Amino acid sequence: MFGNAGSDVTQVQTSTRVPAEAFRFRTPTIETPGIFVVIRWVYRLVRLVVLAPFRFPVSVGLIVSSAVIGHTFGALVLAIMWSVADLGLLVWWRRWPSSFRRLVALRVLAAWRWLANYQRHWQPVLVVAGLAESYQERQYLPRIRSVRCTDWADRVRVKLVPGTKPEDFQVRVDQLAHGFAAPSCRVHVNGARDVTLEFPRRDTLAEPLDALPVESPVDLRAVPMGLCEGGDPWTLRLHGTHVLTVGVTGAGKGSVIWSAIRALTPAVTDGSVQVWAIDPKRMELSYGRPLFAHYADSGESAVDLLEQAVSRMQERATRYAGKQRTHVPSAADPFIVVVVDEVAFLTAYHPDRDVRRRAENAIATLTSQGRSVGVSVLAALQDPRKEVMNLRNLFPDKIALRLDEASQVDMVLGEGARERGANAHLIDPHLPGVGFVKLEGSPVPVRVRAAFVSDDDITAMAHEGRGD
Ligand SMILES: Nc1ncnc2c1ncn2[C@@H]1O[C@H](COP(=O)(O)OP(=O)(O)OP(=O)(O)O)[C@@H](O)[C@H]1O
Repeated sequence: MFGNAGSDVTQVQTSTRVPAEAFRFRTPTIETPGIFVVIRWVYRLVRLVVLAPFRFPVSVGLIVSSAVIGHTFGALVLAIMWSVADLGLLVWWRRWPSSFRRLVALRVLAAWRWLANYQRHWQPVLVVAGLAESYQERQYLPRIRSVRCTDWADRVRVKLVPGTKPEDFQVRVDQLAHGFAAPSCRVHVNGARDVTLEFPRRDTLAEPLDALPVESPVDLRAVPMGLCEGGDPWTLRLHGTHVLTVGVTGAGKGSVIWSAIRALTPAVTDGSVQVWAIDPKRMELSYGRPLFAHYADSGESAVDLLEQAVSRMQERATRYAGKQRTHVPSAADPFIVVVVDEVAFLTAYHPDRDVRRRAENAIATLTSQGRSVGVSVLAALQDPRKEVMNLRNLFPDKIALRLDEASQVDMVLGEGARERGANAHLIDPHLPGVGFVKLEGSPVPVRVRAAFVSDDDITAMAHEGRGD
């Protein structure tokens, strides 16, 4: 049984000395006496029971009152009371669905999501993602303060472990999104040691948006463009800034440009705004030609247009010098928006070096000096790399539609944008017009969708802009 003459296995006598065997030091294991384990469990149970009425007042109230009624009046009375309550909820849901949703459905959903998703997976996800801290062999986890549900997302408010920072979460949004089975995750900082993790449950931007109604008078600091993921309108500032929209071919740059032009139509009609358009592809902007004060579709004419805008800008600057510090749009001094579709055609792809140089100089002059005298540039670009467009930093506001590579996200939206959840390289190709922007006052990029302005809409706008 033990010996096997034919076997290849070498049997080593236990008494044989193993040469050069290394010493191994093991940390001594001291087993916790069972009584301490039991005490800890009892303590946890008591704490849960004592804190439950404060943490879940409605649920605890319902359970306790049901038990009291059932015990005092019997099961039949309890069943009748519950049926009446259910009927009341049904009537509430049918008659006042939005208040029912806000006050009942979303709260119940939040409790369920807290229990079934976040509380259940919190420790493993955070430990594996590297968000648990260890100190003197104890593990410290950030704590869930609350879970709230909106129509489209779960908002998990978290108390950070002292000594950690919100960026620790921001750089792990991918792990958190996958860990809690959400399509994405964004981190909002509320205050000291207080962050909110936003996990979308569905894509509110999945359906295309029709062209938005045109508002008059036009607010040049908040031009309606489309919708933010959270349901708020997406507005874009045009006066006093320059905007660069970047996206691969078919990403929907046209819808961004046309949504902006559409919103300007009443001001174009009354003469307080002029749109100067450069359309190298001759497909995108030519449809709305009557709306434009100037239009160019070749390299030379585009450069002439840009240099004319520079002269107009400089003339204004000379006139304003010492008298006026800001521009107020009027028919005499209209706000000029220079729209450039595929700006790289002028700055990188045009075969004539002189055209490229002049275009680059003119765009650099307009973007660096035009803000305060009422000249803005709204440009579209496919490839954001420096070799193609080294002027992108002169555009204070940028929009990242679908991009080719992850590395391009930070090129467009600034360092750290991708870490904060702006996954523009992962935008579904079937969602043109979807992109990420940074709104004023917040470093967290917001997912948006531009409204789609159809050819018919453009024709109608062109009639209106011409005053037909
Ligand atoms: N906001 C939008 N909503 C729905 N569909 C859109 C939207 N924007 C664009 N599309 C659709 O996607 C197609 C491509 O859009 P668009 O031409 O604007 O892309 P682009 O980024 O300008 O591409 P290119 O650089 O090749 O011109 C359009 O023909 C249109 O059908």
